Amino acid sequence: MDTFINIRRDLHQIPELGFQEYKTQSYLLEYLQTLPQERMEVKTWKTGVFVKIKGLNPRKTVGYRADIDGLPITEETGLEFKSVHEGRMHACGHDFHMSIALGLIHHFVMYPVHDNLLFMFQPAEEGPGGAEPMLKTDIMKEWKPDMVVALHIAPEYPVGTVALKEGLLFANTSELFIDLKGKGGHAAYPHKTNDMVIAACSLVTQLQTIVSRNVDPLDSAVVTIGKITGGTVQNIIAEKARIEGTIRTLSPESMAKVKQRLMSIVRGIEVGYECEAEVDFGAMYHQVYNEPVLTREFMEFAGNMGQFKVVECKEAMTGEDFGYMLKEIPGFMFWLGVDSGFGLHHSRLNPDEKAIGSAISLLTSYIQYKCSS
Ligand SMILES: CC(=O)N[C@@H](CCC[C@H](N)C(=O)O)C(=O)O
Repeated sequence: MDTFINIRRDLHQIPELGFQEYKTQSYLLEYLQTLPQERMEVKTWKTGVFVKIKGLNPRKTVGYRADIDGLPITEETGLEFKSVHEGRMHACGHDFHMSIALGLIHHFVMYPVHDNLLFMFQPAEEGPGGAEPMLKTDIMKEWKPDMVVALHIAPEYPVGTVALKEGLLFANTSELFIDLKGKGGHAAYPHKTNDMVIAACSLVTQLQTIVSRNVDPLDSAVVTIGKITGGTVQNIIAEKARIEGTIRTLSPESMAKVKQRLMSIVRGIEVGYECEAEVDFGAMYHQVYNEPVLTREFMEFAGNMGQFKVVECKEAMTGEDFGYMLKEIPGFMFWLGVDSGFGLHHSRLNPDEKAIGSAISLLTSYIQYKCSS
């Protein structure tokens, strides 16, 4: 298993943002070249890679998806194999996801099962979303799997834990970008301006009332503003400000309601601060909804293996464009325990690499079970 830890470390050093995963794609293709080629077909799409392993006597195709992009974070782990790309980090475990998928490919090209396997190395999970366009490709139409599986690392669980549930696992998401334009001017003449720093501060505060006052307390939603920019220097009243965030809900219907309320608040800001506001909802991800029968079967299978603790978890407000794959193809996603003191999207995330071997062994057994009988 050292091979796949080393692969993870190599990939960890070269994180790239969505649809810019050129070095990552080359690395994956180079590794695939080292494997026996007889049963394997490889195709690329943008910066992603499809790998089909032909079964011995195929009746169906089992799909496995790994996302491949990194985040715009400056790594602070101090690891000897830390990112060599300034301001970029694999802080969401996609380096783990890829090395686990390569571990499975390595096994199944040598020990093929009855059915076909399709591995999808998907770009741009963190944004703007690669799953939905990948599903629309001719390659996908030709090789479309009958079921699909993916995992996501979970820093809060110990190694050896898998956590999932039937039905809704991850939220619906929508990015949020709001540009405000007013009238700037001299800091000493506020009465002659419409200050967009003030408008932005007021807007951010008012947006917090959507969750506290407009969403049913028994439902759940998140409106997070992760970035505010505005103005030029300390003694000029800002003509422009920009707010960037994300919305999370537990149903597509709640998403529509949250957006409707948000638009009313924005219109109020335009009137109140005599400015113009432009709202862009960016990329949206469909919820991750685990097909109940396959999910239950996997939970029992993993539990029966003996070395895994299976936790029936609650749904999370994280988003995943794997939700689009599950909308079209039955399957499930699960959390893989990696035991890190720092969470996802943190500059010190340091997952335990023992989880790589344990995931490869779990999924090898599960795929054998699904594809050999
Ligand atoms: C697992 C995970 O952390 N996924 C991301 C997906 C981001 C979607 C999009 N860019 C957004 O921010 O809405 C997450 O932040 O949950």
